[in-house]
Amino acid sequence: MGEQVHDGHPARATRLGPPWPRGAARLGDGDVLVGGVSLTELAEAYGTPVYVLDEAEARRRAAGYRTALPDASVHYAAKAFLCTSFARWMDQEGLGLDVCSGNELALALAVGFPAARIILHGNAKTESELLLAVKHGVGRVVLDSFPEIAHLAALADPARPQGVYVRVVPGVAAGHHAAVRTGVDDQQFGFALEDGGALEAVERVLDQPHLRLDGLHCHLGSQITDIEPFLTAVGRLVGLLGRLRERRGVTLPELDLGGGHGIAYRVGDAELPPEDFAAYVLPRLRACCAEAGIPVPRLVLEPGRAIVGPAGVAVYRVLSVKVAASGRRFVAVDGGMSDNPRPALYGAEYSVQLIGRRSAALMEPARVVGRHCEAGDVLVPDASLPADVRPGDLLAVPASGAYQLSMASGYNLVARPPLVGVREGAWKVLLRREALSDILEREGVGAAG
Ligand SMILES: Cc1ncc(COP(=O)(O)O)c(C=O)c1O
Ligand SMILES: N[C@@H](CCCC[NH3+])C(=O)O
Repeated sequence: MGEQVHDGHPARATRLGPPWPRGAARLGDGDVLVGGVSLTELAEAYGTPVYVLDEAEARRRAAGYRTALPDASVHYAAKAFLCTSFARWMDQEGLGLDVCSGNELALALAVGFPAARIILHGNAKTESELLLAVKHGVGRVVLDSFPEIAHLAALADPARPQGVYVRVVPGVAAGHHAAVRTGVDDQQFGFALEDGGALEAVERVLDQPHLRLDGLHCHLGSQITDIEPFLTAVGRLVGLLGRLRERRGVTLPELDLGGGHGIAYRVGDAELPPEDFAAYVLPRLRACCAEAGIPVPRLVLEPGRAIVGPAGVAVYRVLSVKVAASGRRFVAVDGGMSDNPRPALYGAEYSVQLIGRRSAALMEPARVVGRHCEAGDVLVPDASLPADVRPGDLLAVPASGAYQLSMASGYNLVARPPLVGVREGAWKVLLRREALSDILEREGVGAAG
């Protein structure tokens, strides 16, 4: 781990609230500390763009779920971001893991993540992914199609029935963009309640002796800031549990409501904290179960963004500033849609700050754009930055921990950025920057010079 004693001006330090990680502070010289480490120093040491991950913030958020919901089973959704260190942190915090590919599963197993606490998802799992899950004793496989029920049953070990959930589409629309709303019909995930598909799937699973049906699952969508859709989903899923009890006399012990809990990307944005699940979802679950005359299943949750999103900060360097004929000021940085495709994909909104120096200039509108060869490579369309922002300046984007590095691409062969973990004034490179040799190696070609 690198270490640092920062000699800024603590007396003039200002605490930064959400969307920054807890404890982040702006020093008198304009530098920002995250996890007690200077972002400017990390940018100097590792180049830009550089992603910074505050370990304490991620652990605090994971632990927050356990405290708010001590009887629930909480599985971190690895799709939001995964590396071996992060898998270890989640294990140490007592969370399970939700994975949705063979490689996510293999990475978790490689660091000894207990297979029994892993849930495998996917609307199109390969045979080798199912086999890997069965072989290592993955706790639950979430069944997503009729052929998969028979397929997994055939692969399962007769001596050790495979735990499964059936993914149900409850007909609830929620989430920040149509592309992430999976709780409604006419998308590729799960079995609909509406046309009886979910009931049929459950019946088929119950007829498979090598599968053990542990519960129902649903995932409504992502970046949901309102608890109401979850309450509606609880009512509908408990309705199905009640019918199952009547028809087949079965009682399912678990109910997985997926993830999707929203976070703040800008000052003042709403969040959906775990305390809201304790305050509203648990009582609704109890009430619905009482009405249906069934025992209350254990609540299972799969938050991804809400754990890792606020723990990440992206730091870029300004490469050019230009005023277009339209009069708009474009501030171009050395990253863009290759490390953060969310604005281009979903119109996602972020905040951005000049760091590393103080500016007395007036704040003026600016469009922060990336370096890729398309006009849609916009990171923050309507930012406000000092009028004197210039090439060489550093810009920081908080709330960058989720669905950025995990969705990063190699567009324009721009190397994927490094990730530096910070904690209590010390830091460690968790992922190094992608090198040209990594790119050439895939072709079996050595790097020149
Ligand atoms: C099945 C499932 N579970 C959990 C998640 C995690 O979602 P989020 O990161 O929004 O909490 C997702 C992605 O939205 C998902 O598809
Ligand atoms: N990538 C999406 C979230 C997808 C969630 C996966 N089910 C986003 O950034 O909002």
